[in-house]
Amino acid sequence: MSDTDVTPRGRRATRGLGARVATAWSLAAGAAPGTLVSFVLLTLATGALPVATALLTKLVLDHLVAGASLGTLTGLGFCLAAVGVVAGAAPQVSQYLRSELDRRVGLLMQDRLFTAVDGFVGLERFENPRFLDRLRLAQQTAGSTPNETVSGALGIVRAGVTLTGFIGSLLLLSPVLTGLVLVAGVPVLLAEIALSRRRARMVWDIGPAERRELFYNDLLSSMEAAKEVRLFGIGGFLRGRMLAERRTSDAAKRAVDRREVRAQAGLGLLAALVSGCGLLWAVRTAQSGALSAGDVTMFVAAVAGVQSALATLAVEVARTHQALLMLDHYLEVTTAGPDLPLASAPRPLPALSGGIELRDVWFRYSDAHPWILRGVSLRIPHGTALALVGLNGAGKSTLVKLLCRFYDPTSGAILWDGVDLREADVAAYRQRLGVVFQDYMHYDMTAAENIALGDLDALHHDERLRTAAERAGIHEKLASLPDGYRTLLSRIFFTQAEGDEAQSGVMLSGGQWQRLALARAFLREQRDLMILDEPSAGLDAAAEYEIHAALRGHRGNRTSLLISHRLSAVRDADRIVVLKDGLVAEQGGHDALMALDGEYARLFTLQATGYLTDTAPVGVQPGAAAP
Ligand SMILES: Nc1ncnc2c1ncn2[C@@H]1O[C@H](COP(=O)(O)OP(=O)(O)OP(=O)(O)O)[C@@H](O)[C@H]1O
Repeated sequence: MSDTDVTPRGRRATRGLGARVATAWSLAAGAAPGTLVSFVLLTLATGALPVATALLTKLVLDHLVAGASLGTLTGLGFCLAAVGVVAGAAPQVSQYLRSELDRRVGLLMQDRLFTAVDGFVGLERFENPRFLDRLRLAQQTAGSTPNETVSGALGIVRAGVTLTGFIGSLLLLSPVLTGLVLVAGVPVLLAEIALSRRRARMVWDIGPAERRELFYNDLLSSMEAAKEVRLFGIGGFLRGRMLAERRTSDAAKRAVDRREVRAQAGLGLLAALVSGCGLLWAVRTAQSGALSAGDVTMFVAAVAGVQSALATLAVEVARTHQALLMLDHYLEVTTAGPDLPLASAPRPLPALSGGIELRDVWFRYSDAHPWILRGVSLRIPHGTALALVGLNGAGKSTLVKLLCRFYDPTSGAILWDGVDLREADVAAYRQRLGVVFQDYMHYDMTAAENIALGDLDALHHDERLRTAAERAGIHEKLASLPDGYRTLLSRIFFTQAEGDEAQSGVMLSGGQWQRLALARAFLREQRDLMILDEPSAGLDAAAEYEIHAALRGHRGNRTSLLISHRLSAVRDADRIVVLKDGLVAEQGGHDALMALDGEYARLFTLQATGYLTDTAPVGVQPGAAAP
């Protein structure tokens, strides 16, 4: 994990303001150029409306007092009304354009964000809390930040146009007061910028609490957790924790809100003082005849206009500033670069012919974690079936993750026909693997999709899906479902069959899901290396026998790695490797290892005893116990 991934937002500005502004605008221009141009033009036009209204009002009043002709007055009144009509319609059109821009930019950014996330080839970033905080903020940001920036910038321009117009009018009446009003606006601007910085910092600080709140929220509303939550009666406990996290983030938000209220109240008082003085001056000057009634109206409108434009300007500057600070989270994720070193000129990886070698592999998940593998050296010759056994936590699944290149060895190397995995293209390498993970996925999709995810080319090839399902012993079950292979395997979504009443899908049993995961792997059986991490843990004894027979029968001369705690399932492997204390403790065929009378023989005998007697053998480790 690079340092940029974990640097708290606000401590270090990773990009210049100008670069962020340019990115925001180019995102908006790339997503919806036409909408952006319309939005910009309309916003600029509406900026001039208050000034036009004030000027026209002054003219009407002055012409009225001077006794102008009906035609002139009607013309002016007409213009005033027209400006009013435009002012009335502009907010709605502007709101629509803004929403449209939001949608289009949101879509583009979401696409780019998840393309970047999908591009992380390893797992480490998904285990880094700081990165996950950043990713969540990037997801939030993706919907709105460029538009906040665009609207903010336009708001600044619009406020600037209004301000310039009113300043012009005010300058004619009193340059001193104009300066005073403008100077009074400076603290507003500075305070708003400081507040926006504080708010962006607060959003980063409360990220972990908000993510924990979401976690408890999910536990309380997800199907997976519903059974335990109800059985153990822990709903109140989890709710309490969720609310505590919420209170923590609310407290931080409240503190910033209060600071904002205090600052704005003080600045409002200052503005009121300045405009009060100005009004007194205007009234006295009008009394002496130096100002007309129209001038006084114009003056009052101009002071209020300048102050409100200044306040708007400050708010828009702050909003844009905060949006740009938030954009950093998105940019950090989308420009984070690879999480594992990628070969600049990947070496081609032909089909396995020699074998896979782990050469003195040491591994720990991070510097803060203990060593899991401490110099594992192991060869898996092409065409052999290798079984990996060991107690819980011995590092078997870790070794599988290294073989999939989700992590790189901390030291040592994994070689595929002599090519270091780090020198090959990750995606091309993974094309050569078929894997059933211990914690395989249940996808809330149709049965066909659940299998086809193993190889999307098979999505519309029913025959391939059926063959894989038959081999995993799940075909008959899937065929008997209400909609066959097209049945939705979910109770959290409705099926989307056209013209039908919405119907909820069906659920499979644990063992049936496991067979489905196997079918997914069987779809990739032509791959060079088949890895099965506890493929039969959830199966009944008959099913387990059947699956292992199928695995043996279809293995051909392909290479396979099987992990299982049921030692009866691994005894037929060409070679059995016992992993212990991060090292290969023993290896060989079943008979040789039994003759060795070491760890394997001990575990095997324990399990065999468990099968043959009614009482469980003493000292059986949970991971080694027979079912
Ligand atoms: N993502 C991770 N981050 C940190 N430590 C981990 C991670 N995954 C596993 N570990 C640790 O690595 C050790 C080995 O875990 P691993 O899952 O490889 O064991 P295993 O041999 O597959 O165990 P089991 O038989 O229980 O499946 C364990 O002590 C575990 O706590």
